[in-house]
Amino acid sequence: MSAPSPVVAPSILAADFARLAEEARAVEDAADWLHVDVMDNHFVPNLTIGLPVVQSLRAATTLPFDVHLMIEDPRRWAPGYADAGAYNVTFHVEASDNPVSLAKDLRAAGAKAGLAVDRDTPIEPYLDLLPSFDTLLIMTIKAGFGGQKFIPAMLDKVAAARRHVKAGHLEMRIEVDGGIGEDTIAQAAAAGADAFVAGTAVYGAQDPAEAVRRLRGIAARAMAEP
Ligand SMILES: O=C(CO)[C@@H](O)[C@H](O)COP(=O)(O)O
Ligand SMILES: [Fe+2]
Repeated sequence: MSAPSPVVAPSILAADFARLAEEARAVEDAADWLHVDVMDNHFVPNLTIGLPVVQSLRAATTLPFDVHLMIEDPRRWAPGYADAGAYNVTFHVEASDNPVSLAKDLRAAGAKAGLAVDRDTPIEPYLDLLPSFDTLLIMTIKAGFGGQKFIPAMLDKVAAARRHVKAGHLEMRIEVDGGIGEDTIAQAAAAGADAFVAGTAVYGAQDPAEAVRRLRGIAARAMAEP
């Protein structure tokens, strides 16, 4: 069976927030998803955008939204993002007391459900939850800020998740987020990731669309290797 094609999701955290619509459209023809980081200054010590901005931005681009909620009390807010038309809504396992129930609600609201695992959280206790989810987001930095350095040790979690997904014949994406660029994406793909968030590497580039294409090319080659 041939390897699935990689998903590349530029993170608008690294874009110009005064021109979000334009910045989203700049990658529209090249990207698979648009990654939207929602932070509440409680779960992480940073504050970004919330539901009203996501609702407005939804009308500005055709790209599927990959919403990454770095917030406390995701049960209160996550379904609103599904109702706003997000393709995938990811919340953190560290912030949720009943992740499976929230995943069900997100799916019922028409979105894919994503589970995120931060830098200091082991993956093993949560592997059995994966059948309830469509995406697993493994942080390759500490959640909260863009522009941080990729942590190679996180790839052990990616590999463990990939083994579990393979053994269970689960249909889901394993996504990595943080410090992904031309120098790190191949390692992440080789470890078993098949969806790649990139903020600085895309919006810090002269030509963001070209940066996305290059990242996808590198990931696809690494994923195709036996
Ligand atoms: O969730 C986060 C940060 O917490 C990310 O999505 C960052 O936006 C990734 O940015 P880069 O590390 O690619 O600059
Ligand atoms: Fe993110």
